[in-house]
Amino acid sequence: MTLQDVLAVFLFAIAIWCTSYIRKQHRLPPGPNKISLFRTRFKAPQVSAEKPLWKQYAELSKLYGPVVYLGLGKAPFIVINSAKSAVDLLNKRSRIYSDRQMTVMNSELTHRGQTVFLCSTSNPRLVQYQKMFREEMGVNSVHKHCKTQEQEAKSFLRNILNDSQYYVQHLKTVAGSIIMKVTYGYTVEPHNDPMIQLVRDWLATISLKALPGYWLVDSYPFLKYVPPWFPGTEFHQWASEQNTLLEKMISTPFEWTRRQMQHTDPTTINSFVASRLLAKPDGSNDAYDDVIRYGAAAMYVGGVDTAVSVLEAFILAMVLHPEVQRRAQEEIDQIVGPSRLPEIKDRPNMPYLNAVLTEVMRWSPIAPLGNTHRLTEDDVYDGMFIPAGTCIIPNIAAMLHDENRYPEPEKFNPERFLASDEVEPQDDPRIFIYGFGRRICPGRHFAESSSFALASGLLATFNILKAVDGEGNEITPLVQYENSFVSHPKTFPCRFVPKSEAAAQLLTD
Ligand code: HEM
Repeated sequence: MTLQDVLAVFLFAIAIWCTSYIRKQHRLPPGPNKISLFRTRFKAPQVSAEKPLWKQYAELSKLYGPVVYLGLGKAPFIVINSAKSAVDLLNKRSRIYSDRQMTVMNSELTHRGQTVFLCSTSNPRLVQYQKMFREEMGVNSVHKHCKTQEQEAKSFLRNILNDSQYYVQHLKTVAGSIIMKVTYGYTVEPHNDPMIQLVRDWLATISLKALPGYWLVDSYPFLKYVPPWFPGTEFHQWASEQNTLLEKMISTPFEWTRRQMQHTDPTTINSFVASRLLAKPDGSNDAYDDVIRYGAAAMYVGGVDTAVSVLEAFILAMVLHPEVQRRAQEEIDQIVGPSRLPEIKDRPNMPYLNAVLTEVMRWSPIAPLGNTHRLTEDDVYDGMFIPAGTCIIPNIAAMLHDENRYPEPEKFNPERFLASDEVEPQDDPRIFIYGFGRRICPGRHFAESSSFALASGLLATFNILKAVDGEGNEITPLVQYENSFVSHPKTFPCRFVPKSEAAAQLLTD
């Protein structure tokens, strides 16, 4: 044995000793001994139908503090319920808190691990995705999409004018149209669009079965070698369906754009996929196309449901708070005047409408539990030991309803974000709404301008009112949400009445 070998063994022993010393000195974060809240079939927390999961997690915080440990099997989970802890860990220590949980199902049996949302920090592709998104939707480039967002918003308003009963359907159509146009240059068909259907088919499979740890094979990896014909191996079938649907969703619109580029002057096709393909370096291989294909699909998956959720919550807030609606309409009338629709460039001149949209996203959290992060190295925080491999669930909704930060959190009150002589505005919730650290939502600037285009257009042209029943009584909607990953208010009826002849005329021009 050389001196170098001895030194290596010595350093290794010291490293082991240090780790076990740290473990002994610091305890794991506090948490319930037995998890009765969740059906722990394997190790992932499950969604309870009765109460939103974020509220259940927030209640745990009253007992255990802001960082709660859930000993749910081999991969421990912690839930972070306070903004301070989320910023301390997920933002300030982002280098080690930004991975995703790599399960056998995601990384070996399906290609889900290649999608942007589940891509590991150790996969070099993540950096390529992030660069691509920065170039396409970063703060300096996002304005190139404004025209598309405004045009599609106008079609949406026309649909509302013609048939407002199905406003949720119109919201889904416009959210899909904006993203498909920007991403692929593709114009969505008003009904039963085949490309949209492909995404819906795939999204329909994102149920509990997609949660890390749902399948036994995630806990016992050797099961992956059991042949598919063997009883009890439904996971093989699920994996194969996933791969088929994912491949169709990712490739079909991508190939459509590629075909368009062969038939048209490619430089006139103004879309994310076309511009990436045009910029393709000579000699690059299929891996380059793959980054574009998966990146493009992530724009749809990340951008459509969230946009629908914001607008549904906005409409609900307007129905419930006519005085807020009136004030925002007055601001729009003053800045824009009667002869045109609002444009995204008007946004900085409309502080009240901006405060309304900010409050919508605080009051009705869009992605209540964000996306789960994973810690890659042992860490100590506030005297607590957090082992490498821990999965971290940021309870964004709890942060947005923290009464110390946002007094009377259930109250819809845009004033909280407006400065006055007496009071400072409350914290901008965008520091948590879009997630954290290296994994912060790359579509956030795009989302802001889409929401503004749709919301300002609605208020410029319509009064959004309570529905009335057969006897002429107004129906006041309840503030209730579907219990899903992207949160949606439960569908409620309402009326969209054109503000004036002139306002309706703006939509027919
Ligand atoms: C109001 C609208 C939106 C909200 C509230 C929202 C929220 C979020 C949140 C909470 C995350 C998880 C971040 C984390 O892991 O910490 C996320 C990730 C992501 N979002 Fe958004 N998002 C919105 C709109 C969009 C749009 C319009 C796009 C694309 C056009 C988009 C694309 C993505 C992508 C690709 C990721 C994955 C990032 C990664 O894992 O590295 N999102 N978003």
